Amino acid sequence: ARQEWSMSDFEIGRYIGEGKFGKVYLAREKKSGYVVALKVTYKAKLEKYRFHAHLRREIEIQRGLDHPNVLRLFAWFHDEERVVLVLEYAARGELYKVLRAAGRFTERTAATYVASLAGALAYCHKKQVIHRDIKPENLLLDIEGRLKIADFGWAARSNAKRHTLCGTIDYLAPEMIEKKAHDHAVDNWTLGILCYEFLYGSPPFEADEQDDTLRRIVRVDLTFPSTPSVSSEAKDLISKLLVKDSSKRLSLEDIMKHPWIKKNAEPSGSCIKQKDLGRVK
Ligand SMILES: CC[C@@H](NC(=O)c1cc2[nH]nc(NC(=O)c3ccc(N4CCN(C)CC4)cc3)c2s1)c1ccccc1
Repeated sequence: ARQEWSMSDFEIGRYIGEGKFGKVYLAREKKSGYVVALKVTYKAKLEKYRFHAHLRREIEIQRGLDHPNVLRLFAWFHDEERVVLVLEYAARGELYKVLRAAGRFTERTAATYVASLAGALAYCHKKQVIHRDIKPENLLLDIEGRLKIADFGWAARSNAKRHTLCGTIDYLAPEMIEKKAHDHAVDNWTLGILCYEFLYGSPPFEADEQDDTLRRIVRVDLTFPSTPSVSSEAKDLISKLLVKDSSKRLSLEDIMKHPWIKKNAEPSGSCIKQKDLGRVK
């Protein structure tokens, strides 16, 4: 039977992050000593924002997923005032902070993360799940520097319709902006955006005004700066993902077979140098 967990089963550690509807704490399960991340959402907040369905969907979607590049949801529980998700702990934190600190990634690191994402998304799509909100803020790194997709709050079963454009618009596919029915190919588009951002340090359609970004997206106004110098294979992959007609985007399987990925991606999914392994501040 499902073990009934409660807060008293855990030693609560430091606060490690937060999103719109919850805070994440480092915690250790007392009996096993297992370190986890507890994502705590206050019910009062759920009431206020009519958020139950959203959280319920996050739980049932993430609970059914088991993939090395998808952050595990081990369990969940609630008490009078909170709903708590017991999540896998990703000890190297948010990928976007590592990207900002590094400025941009090497082709080896970028290809490794794109391959990990393609593998995770292929797995999700096979389970009829579209994440729909893949962006650096939702990507975490575990102790070995392996990528983990987190926060399935906006995930949905395939061919769902979500019409609220929320958060950063840089990653939105044209069909999302034009409010057409969207399928899992939106995640393929986003993979193209992320690959570009990993290599150049910022997303391809960035502009000062939101309207300009939206215009550049729907026009697929893609340009490759001359610096930093990026291989033509990488540009080839990006150009085959940032395609307006979603049916013409490279499939996740074809991404995994692309020459740039074959040549550069680390099979282990980890790119950190051995010397860094022991050092997690
Ligand atoms: C992705 C957003 C989502 N987050 C989760 O679900 C999250 C689940 C989960 N598991 N492990 C995490 N780890 C961290 O957040 C973390 C952050 C910084 C760290 N370091 C700082 C830099 N230092 C050099 C290394 C250690 C280490 C771990 C997170 S976040 C979310 C959504 C809604 C509300 C709250 C959180």
